Amino acid sequence: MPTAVSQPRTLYDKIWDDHVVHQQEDGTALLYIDRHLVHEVTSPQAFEGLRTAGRAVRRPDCTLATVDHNVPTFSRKNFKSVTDFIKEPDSRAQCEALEDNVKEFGLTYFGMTDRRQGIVHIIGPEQGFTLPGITCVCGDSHTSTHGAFGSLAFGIGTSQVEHVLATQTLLQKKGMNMLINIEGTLVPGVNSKDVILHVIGVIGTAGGTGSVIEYAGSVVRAWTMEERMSVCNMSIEAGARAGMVAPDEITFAYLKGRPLAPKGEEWDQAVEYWKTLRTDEGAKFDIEVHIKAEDISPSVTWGTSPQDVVSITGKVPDPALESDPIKRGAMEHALEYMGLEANTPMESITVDKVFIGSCTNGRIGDLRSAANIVLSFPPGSRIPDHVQAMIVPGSGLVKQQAEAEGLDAVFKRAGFEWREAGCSMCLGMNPDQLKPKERCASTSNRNFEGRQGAGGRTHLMSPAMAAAAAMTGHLTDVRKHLLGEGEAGDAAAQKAQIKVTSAFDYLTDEVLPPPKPQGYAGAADETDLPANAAAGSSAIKFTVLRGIAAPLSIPNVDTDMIIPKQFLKTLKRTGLGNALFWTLRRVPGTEEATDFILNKPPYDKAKIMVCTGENFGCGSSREHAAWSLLDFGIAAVIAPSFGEIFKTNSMQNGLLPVVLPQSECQKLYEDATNGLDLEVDLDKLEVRRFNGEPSIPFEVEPFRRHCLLNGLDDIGLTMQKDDFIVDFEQKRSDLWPWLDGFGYKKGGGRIDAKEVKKKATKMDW
Ligand SMILES: CC(C)[C@H](C(=O)O)[C@@H](O)C(=O)O
Ligand code: SF4
Repeated sequence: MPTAVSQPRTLYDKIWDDHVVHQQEDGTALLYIDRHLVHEVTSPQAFEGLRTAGRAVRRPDCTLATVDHNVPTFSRKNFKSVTDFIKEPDSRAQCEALEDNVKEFGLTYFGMTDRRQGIVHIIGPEQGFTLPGITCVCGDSHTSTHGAFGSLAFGIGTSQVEHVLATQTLLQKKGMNMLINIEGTLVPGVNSKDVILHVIGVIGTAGGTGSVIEYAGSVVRAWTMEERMSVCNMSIEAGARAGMVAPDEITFAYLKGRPLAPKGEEWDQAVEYWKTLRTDEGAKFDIEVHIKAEDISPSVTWGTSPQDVVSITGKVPDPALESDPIKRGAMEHALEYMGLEANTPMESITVDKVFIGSCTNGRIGDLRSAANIVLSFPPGSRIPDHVQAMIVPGSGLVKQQAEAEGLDAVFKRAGFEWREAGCSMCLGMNPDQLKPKERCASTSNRNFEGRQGAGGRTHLMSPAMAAAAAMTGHLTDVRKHLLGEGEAGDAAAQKAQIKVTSAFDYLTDEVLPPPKPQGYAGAADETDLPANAAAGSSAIKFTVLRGIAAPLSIPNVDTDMIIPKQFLKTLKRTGLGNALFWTLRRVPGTEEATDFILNKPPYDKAKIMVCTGENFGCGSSREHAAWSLLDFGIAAVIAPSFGEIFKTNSMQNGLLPVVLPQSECQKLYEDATNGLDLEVDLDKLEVRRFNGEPSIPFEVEPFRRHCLLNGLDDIGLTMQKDDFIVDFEQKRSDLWPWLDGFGYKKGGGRIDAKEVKKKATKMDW
C-alpha cells in the first residue's frame, strides 16, 4: 500500500513497502506474494505438506505451473502421455506428481502438449503473468529473472513454496539496496550476457550477498526486455537476493497485449502506477558499483565458478599469481577439473558440445543473435564433425516464433540440432548431458563441477559467442564473425529469408490451439511420504549441538556440489544422506569411496561442518542440500558467509548456519582437523571449544532464533495472521485490481479473490 514515507526511496523500497502485510518489531515482515510459479522439481514435497495438513492453495489465480527440468527435448511427435514419453523413472514420477497435484489443487498448468510449456522463467514474462511492481517467487533460484520488469522476484526453497501455496505470503527480512550502474556504449559484439559475466567477474559470486541489485544506466535503459532478463537472471550468480530494472516504455510495450497483462482501462491505470516505480532522486543505496560499458569485451568463463571470467582475448589465469591460499587452491582444483593449463589463450580452447538455451538465453532474441552469427559464415558452412550443437528454445512459443522466422532452417542447415523446450543441458536432469571430460560452450548460467553432466566442462558465454564456437569448433572472439555494416539485423534476416515477425503474432488467442488433454495417467506410488516429512519441516527445534566437526576449506561451496542434480528427482525430503557431496565422495564410474573428509572416521559421524571458504551453499535453491546434510547427521554449518536461499532453507529445517569471521572459522577448522568436538549453543549464541580456548560468540536473527529454539512452524505462525492477509487482499483488489487474475478467465471476467480462496477450482484462461 502507498505509505506516508516521505524520504526518497529506491525501487526496491517502494515494492517492499507496497507488499508488507504485517511487520514485527524486529523488522521481520510478512510480505504478500502476487505471483507464484511452480515446477516439478521443488514442489512435490510442498504439495504433500498441504495435503497432510488439509490445506488448499490460497490463490490458484496467482499460481502457474509447468514442467521444465526433467522433460526430454527430443521430438514430441509421438507424445501420448508423460508416463509413456519420459523413460527415466524418477523424472517421470516428478512430472506425473505435478500433473496429479495441479489437478488436485486446481492450478493452471502448461503440460507437455501445450505450446505454452517451457522454462518457468521464460513463460511467466511471455504470458504477461510477470508484471511491474509485483512480488514474484518460485522454488527456483533464477526467479530473479522476473525483476527485469521492475518486480521483486526471488527464488525460494520447498518449505517456502508450501508457505506461499498455503498463505500467499512469506516471512522476510529486508535486504540491502545495491546499485549497478552501467554507462557508455557497448562495443559491437558485446551483449547483456557479456555484461553480467563481466559484472560477476568484478564483484564476485558473493558480491551481492544480502542485497537486491538495481541495474541502471544508459546501457540498461537501451536494452530490450530480453536483454534485461538475461542480466537479472544471473543476479543469483552474483550472490544477490534479486535483481531489478525500473519499468519504462520498453517494458510497457513488451507487456501490452500479452494474454495476462491488464486490458482496457485497467491497462491505463496499471501504467500510471508502474510509472511511479523508479528510484527517487536522492535515494541512498548501501552499495554502488559503476561499470564503464567500453571496458567490457566478449566474456567467457575459464573455471568452475561464474566469477571465473576472462575476456575472450585473454588467457587462462595462473594460480601461482594468487596470494590467498584458499583462492589459489580453488583455482588449481578448477584448472585440473577443466583440463586446462595456466596461460592458455582462451581462443585456442576447442569444444565438443555447444548448448544454446536455458532461462538465461533461451528467448527469441537469443536465437536471432545466434542465427546471425551462423549466417555470417559463407553459405553452406557447417559445424565441424567433432562438435555436437543443440538449440533448445526456452518455450514452445519461442520455438514456434523461431520457426515462423525460419531460424530453425538456418540452424539445421549448419548442422545444429533443433529441440523442444525445456531446461535441457543447463543442468542435465533430463537426457541432455555432457559425458565426462566433454567441453561445452554454453549459454546457461552455471559452470559448477558436474553441472551439465558428471565430469563435464562448461564455459559460459553469450548466444552469439556460443554460435561462433559451434561454427569454428573452438572458443573464438565473436567480433571476428560479425556481419558487416549494413548486413546486421534485418539485412541478415533477409539474406536467409528469415521473416522477423512481431513478437505478438504467436501470443494471440487465435494462434493458440486449446490445450490438448494431458494424457494423465494417475499418480505414482512413490508420492507416499513419511508422515514426519510431510507436515512441513519447519517445526524442528535446535538448541545445543555437540559433536565431531568436519573441516572443509573450499570457497563457494555451491548447492550442486552439496547434492548433484540426479538426487533432486525425489518426491521425499528424507534419505538423501548418501547423496551428500556425492561427486567428492565417490569415484566416478566405480562409485567407490574417495578420501574426502566425510568418508574418513571420525568425520563420517560429523554433526557439524566448519568451512573456511566464503559463500557456503551458493547457487541453486534446492532445499535438498539442507535435507542431505541433515540426513547425513550434520545439523550445523559454520562458515564466513552463506548463500541466502541455502541459509533460509537450513533454518526451515532445523539446520543452523553459523556465520563467523574467517579468522574464527580458521581456529575452529584447526580444532576440527585435530579431531576435537565443537559445541554450538543457539540459546547462549556461542560455539564452545574443547581445547581450553574461550568460546566464540555468534549472532542469529532474533526471530529465527526464537522459532528454532521453540520449534515454531512458519506456516502455523502466518495462519494466525489471516485477518491481516484478508485486509491486505481487499486493499490490493481496490488499488491494483489487475492483480486479481484479470484476464485469466475467457471473456476477461475477473475472478473473485474471496471465492478463489474458498474453493480450489481450475482457472480458465
Ligand atoms: C531445481 C532448482 C532447485 C534449481 C535452482 O534453484 O536453480 C535449478 O533450476 C538450477 O538451475 O539448479
Ligand atoms: S538455470 Fe537451468 S535448470 Fe535452472 S531453471 Fe534455468 S534453465 Fe532450468
